[in-house]
Amino acid sequence: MTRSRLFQPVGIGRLTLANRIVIAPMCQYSAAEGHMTDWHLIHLGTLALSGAGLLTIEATAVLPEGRITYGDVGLWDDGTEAALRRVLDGVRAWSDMPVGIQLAHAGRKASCEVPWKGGRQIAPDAANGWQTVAPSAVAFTQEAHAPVALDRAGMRQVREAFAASAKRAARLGLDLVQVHAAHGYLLHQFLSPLSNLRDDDYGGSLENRMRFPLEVFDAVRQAFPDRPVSVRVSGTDWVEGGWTIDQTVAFAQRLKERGCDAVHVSSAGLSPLQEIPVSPSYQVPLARAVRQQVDLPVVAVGLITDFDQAEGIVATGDADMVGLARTILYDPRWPWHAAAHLGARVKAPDQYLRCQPSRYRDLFAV
Ligand SMILES: Cc1cc2nc3c(=O)[nH]c(=O)nc-3n(C[C@H](O)[C@H](O)[C@H](O)COP(=O)(O)O)c2cc1C
Repeated sequence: MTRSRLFQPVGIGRLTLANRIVIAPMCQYSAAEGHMTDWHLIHLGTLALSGAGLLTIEATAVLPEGRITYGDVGLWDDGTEAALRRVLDGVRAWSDMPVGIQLAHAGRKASCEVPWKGGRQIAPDAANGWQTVAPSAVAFTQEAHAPVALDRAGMRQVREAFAASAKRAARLGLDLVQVHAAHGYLLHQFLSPLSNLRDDDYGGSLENRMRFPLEVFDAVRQAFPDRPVSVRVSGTDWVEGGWTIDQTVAFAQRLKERGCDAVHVSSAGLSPLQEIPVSPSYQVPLARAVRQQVDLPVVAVGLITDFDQAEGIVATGDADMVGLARTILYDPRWPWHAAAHLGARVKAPDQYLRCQPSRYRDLFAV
């Protein structure tokens, strides 16, 4: 029996993960009008054989205008649901890894070209561009779109869209829904005093800025009743006068009271003025602060690349789980290699078990 904490099971609500390695959501910008494509089958299928404890599907737009780019995945109608089902059926036929989905709305950071073309926003009057929305008519940068401030009817539409997508996620049998309230997208725009300048019940005090994200959470929680709902938060804006870790802790506490099952602590994305001290584990202190003050399972993420580093994060209690993004793109067998390094075992597909040379068999839980 391994002493590795990383390879011990962990609970998120009623869901039990076989280990504490979580695959973070990663946009692939490869959807066609919101529909998943064969790329998603190959990409998610590869990750579903990795031995991680949970696979999280990329930021999935709840409305077409909530997409970052034209190539974002959506879950807003029967067609996008059917495309997602086709991919999920393929993945689930060969893997029993739990699969979650991140539901998102990009707000003022929507309507962009694909990142490898520079990520510039596409003007509403150009082909494939659309009008963006936000809590206030405050652009991300001087060159960026001028968003329209959401009125109450617009906010209701967004909230109902989150709920409708969550209902579709339940129908698809997804194991977890993650609400995207990080990285400067719409819900984070409501949270941060830098992007939320409203003078109604939804702006000003912390209580008011949290109101809409919490209402969206409640709607998702209600639409996805039997399985876990988590929230991804930015632990700081890394800018003077922006969203802070203390506010993140207060938000996480409120989420817990409303039935949230886990918090995934990332950071930034709200302001172009951010100064981020990027280094290995640089966001772990944010996760630790939430975990120490709020009784919820916490995921830490960001430049976690090394097996002992990951083991240390969960063994010391800084976080309950580690999230991997670029790390697992680079090495989709990272959990296997971590298990070998830490003297633990991972689940491998029967097909690989049957044909592995015997020296590898000991690695796998049969
Ligand atoms: C290609 C790519 C796409 C991403 N897409 C998303 C996304 O859809 N939703 C999200 O919350 N974060 C997204 N992220 C951020 C990652 O989930 C993660 O927080 C970040 O990359 C840090 O982890 P890493 O150092 O292991 O890459 C993305 C990152 C990459 C590299």
